[in-house]
Amino acid sequence: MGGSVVVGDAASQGQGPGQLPAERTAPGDSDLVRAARGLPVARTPVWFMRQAGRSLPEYRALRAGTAMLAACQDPDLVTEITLQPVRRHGVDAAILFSDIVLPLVVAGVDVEIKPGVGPVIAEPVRSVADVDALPPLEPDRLAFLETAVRQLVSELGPTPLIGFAGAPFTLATYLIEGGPSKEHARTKAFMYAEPAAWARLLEHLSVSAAVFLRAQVDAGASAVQLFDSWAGVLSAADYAERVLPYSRAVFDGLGDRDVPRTHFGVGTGELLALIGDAGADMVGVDWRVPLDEAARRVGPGYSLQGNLDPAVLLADRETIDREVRRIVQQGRAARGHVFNLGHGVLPDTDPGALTHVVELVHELTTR
Ligand SMILES: Cc1c2[nH]c(c1CCC(=O)O)Cc1[nH]c(c(CCC(=O)O)c1C)Cc1[nH]c(c(CCC(=O)O)c1C)Cc1[nH]c(c(CCC(=O)O)c1C)C2
Repeated sequence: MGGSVVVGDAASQGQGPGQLPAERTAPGDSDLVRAARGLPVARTPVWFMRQAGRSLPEYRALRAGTAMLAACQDPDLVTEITLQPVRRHGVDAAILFSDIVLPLVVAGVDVEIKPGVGPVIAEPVRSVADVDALPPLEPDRLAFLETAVRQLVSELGPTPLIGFAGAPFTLATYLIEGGPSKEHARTKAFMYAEPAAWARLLEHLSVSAAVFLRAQVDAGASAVQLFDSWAGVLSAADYAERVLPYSRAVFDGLGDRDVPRTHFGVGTGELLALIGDAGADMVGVDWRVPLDEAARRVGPGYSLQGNLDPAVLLADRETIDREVRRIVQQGRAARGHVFNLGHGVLPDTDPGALTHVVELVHELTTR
């Protein structure tokens, strides 16, 4: 039955529906990790991109008076905010409360996250000299991150913690544009006009992403996700030649660390055959491509994560339930399926809708 099959020996051990087999107490043997590797699971695991923050009132209360990037560097705040959605929704994984620009900030780049806007770079990268002036990320500046991850792993028990980083291309869009953008035209212009500087920039960003991921895994994260959110603006040919090698370098930088690797981007329908090729175990898919079709495009060696349209959570329960059922069904075409949204939780989302989706996915997939 595709990826969502019962653990072979669970029934013979007499466990009831909804119960995890007794021996499954290590995060490294959780349903999330197993599904990402295409191994049998007790039920389809669920988590939500941007589950921490955004729609939770307890998050807004805790964050009041603390700037986003300061919060990301406070181990106790990071721990508490990361745990909030796990407690409230019963999701099958925590994702570290951080941001893709944090490695830049820690390295000393002048970045601010403006409320309602997103990351803004004081001095955008526009030349070879700007690329060469970027400070490297020194691993010894990540002690706060290691403390947060250790605290989290001890609080989370059997629930896995997902570590993450922004992929070189998506980070490059912020550095070059100076902030969020829709078309990423300056980024593409730089990529075409300055191929040598582009290569140096993406190389620099792949090294810092790998440093950032290694710190999280070495402190105890059980899985990693590389967010190349905006890669979907590229043609397959440009992606393959000018971006993919640097994302692959990030995964390669994990060496033999034994954690499953997820690679995600938005609007990547035309890139799906390439995205897994960067060294992923699981490919994250947005809502535009049904998971059975996505399974054909990525090929047999990958699990899939996704792909409920976050906007569906703003609709009525009947619509939500219909879409969840469809995605659970289509996800069976993949060797393993982790239920998620096709992109991050929208700020207006009713937290109750998220809890409901977790319960429904578990109910539909528990054998
Ligand atoms: C809560 C939050 C975050 N980042 C930002 C916020 C809002 C700021 C606030 O609350 O003040 C600014 C913040 N940071 C960013 C944006 C997007 C801006 C844009 O549209 O370009 C915003 C508003 C940049 C960013 N940041 C991130 C991505 C990749 C995922 C995606 O595509 O959504 C990207 C592109 C990753 C990210 N960012 C964050 C997480 C936390 C863990 C989680 O619950 O998932 C993660 C995984 C946390």
